[in-house]
Order: sequence, then C-alpha cells, then structure tokens
Amino acid sequence: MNKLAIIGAGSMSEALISGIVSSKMCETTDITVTNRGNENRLIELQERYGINYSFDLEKVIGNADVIILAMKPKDVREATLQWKDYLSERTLLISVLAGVSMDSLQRLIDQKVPIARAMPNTSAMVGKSATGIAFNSFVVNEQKQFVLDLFKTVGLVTVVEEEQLDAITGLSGSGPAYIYYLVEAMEKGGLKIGLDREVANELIVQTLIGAAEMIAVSSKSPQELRKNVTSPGGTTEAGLRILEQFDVQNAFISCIEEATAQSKKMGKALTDELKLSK
Ligand SMILES: NC(=O)C1=CN([C@@H]2O[C@H](COP(=O)(O)OP(=O)(O)OC[C@H]3O[C@@H](n4cnc5c(N)ncnc54)[C@H](OP(=O)(O)O)[C@@H]3O)[C@@H](O)[C@H]2O)C=CC1
Ligand SMILES: O=C(O)[C@@H]1CCC=N1
Repeated sequence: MNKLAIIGAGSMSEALISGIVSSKMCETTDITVTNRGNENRLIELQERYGINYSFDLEKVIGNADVIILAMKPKDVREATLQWKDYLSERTLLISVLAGVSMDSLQRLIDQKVPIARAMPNTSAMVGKSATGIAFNSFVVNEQKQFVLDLFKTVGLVTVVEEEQLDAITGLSGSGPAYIYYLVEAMEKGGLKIGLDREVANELIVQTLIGAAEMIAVSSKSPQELRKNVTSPGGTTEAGLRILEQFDVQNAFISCIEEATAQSKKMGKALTDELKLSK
C-alpha cells in the first residue's frame, strides 16, 4: 500500500484528497497532509476526509512512498529546502505546480527521483478535471499507473510530453476561470435585460452544461453546432454580430497565449534563479 504525503493544503490539494478518498484507492490512514502552519485548515481536512495531518516533516516525508507537491510555485524553493534531506530516491514526487519544470524540481531536491508533473484544474473538486501529465525517465510503470489512477479519480487524464504542459496550463489549467468570467458577463447581461439573478444563473448554468454535453457527444464541430443555433435574420445572428465587432474570439485566443507565456515565464524565472545560485 502506498503511503501518501501531500504538501500544501489549499484548493487543489483538497480536490485531490477528495477524489482519492472517495475512490478508496488509498486507505485514509495512509494519507498525511501538511502545510506551512495553518493548523485549523489541516484539522478541517482531517475532519472532512478522515486523513492524518502532521508538521513533523522528517516523519511525513521519510515514511512516504508518494509525495504530492501542492504549494504555490513561489513557495516551492522554501518548501523543498525544509525536507529534501528526508527524501529517499525511491519516493515518487507528483507536482501540480504551474510552470515548475521537473528539471527545476530535481535541482531543488538535489536528487534524481521519479517525478510526475501534472496540470489538473479546479473542476477536480467535482470529479471533472482535465489533467495533462508528463513523467521523467525515473518513473517506473507501476508508479505511472498509480499516478494515472490517482488523477482519474478527479476526471479525465491525458499523458503528454513535458513541453506541452505550459500550453495545457494556459488552456485547461486556467480554463475554468475563463468560463466563470463568461458566466459573470452573461449574468450581468441577464440582469440588464430584466431577469432575476437567480433565474438568470439557473438558465445560464443549464445552457452551459447542455452546450458542453452537445460538444462532447455530437459528431458536429463547435462551428457547426453554433450554425445550428443561428437562424438567418434571427436573434443569435444579431447577438453574435456584436461578439464579432468586439473581436471576442481573438480575445480568447490572446488570453490562452498570454496564460501559456506566463507559465513559461514562471518556469524560466525559477530555472534562472537556480542556475544563478549554483
Ligand atoms: N488553483 C488552480 O486552479 C490550480 C492550481 N494548480 C497549482 O496547484 C498549486 C496549489 O494551488 P492552490 O491549491 O490554488 O493554492 P493555495 O494557495 O490554495 O494553497 C497553497 C498551500 O500551500 C501551502 N504552503 C505554502 N508554503 C508551504 C510550505 N513551505 N510547506 C508546506 N506547505 C506550504 C499553504 O499553506 P498555508 O496555508 O499554511 O500557508 C497552502 O496550504 C499551485 O502550484 C498551482 O500552480 C494547478 C492547477 C490548477
Ligand atoms: O493561476 C495559476 O497560476 C494556477 C495554474 C492554473 C490555474 N491556476
């Protein structure tokens, strides 16, 4: 049985804990979570999921077969410094940190260990993450399968080359935020045309779920599906004309490019910092 340590107890950490616990792929007694010092949050996770928490890093790291890194990228240097000496070379590291390369992680911990770098999204909380995963060359098949099984507990998984993870971060890692932004706009539009917030929200959510389901099951492209909604001289055509005027499609394309560039930038900043400190 794999003993699992989770370093970081924020929203992504909780989404993964929730998936792992409800799938029963690990015993709750084999899961230990820790953070920088917010004990109330750890107690909350312990009560909610029945897992352990500890601040004894020597024990947490030393006993673990698998360690999930789930702190913010800016905190990874300080975090790894605290426990890298307790790490054994057989321990599998799983990182969900945006922009942090496996090479940087290896430099931070000063050891060649098996690493899986994953980019899930917060829909993991409801078992609907879209997760991209890359492995370094030290990961053996059994460990790969464990990682795939783990992320499958929170949604869809695709294995990619590490180079693609910045793009996956910009597209689907950050993606839920783009959709929430769109929904915020639709809600504001709904209010402006005289609907109650509650009514508008309910209709928008169902419209979103329905459209997503159509894209998933239909053999038609999103463009064809859009054309099916758009009657000549009708309401959709009138509305879409405004989106075209504001160049909304290109705004989304630039948004995804910018988020991807930011992931690369964050990665490069850490790589440069590590090179300088050698
Ligand atoms: N949120 C998202 O949509 C996604 C996030 N990610 C990645 O997941 C990671 C976590 O994000 P998120 O859950 O949103 O972050 P949160 O800010 O919600 O949580 C960060 C956690 O890290 C802990 N932490 C900070 N420093 C240390 C340390 N030195 N040792 C141990 N724990 C520490 C914090 O503890 P404390 O509270 O005690 O300070 C906190 O529990 C990030 O790297 C992000 O790139 C990936 C995909 C999507
Ligand atoms: O905004 C971020 O940096 C993280 C990574 C992907 C989603 N949230």
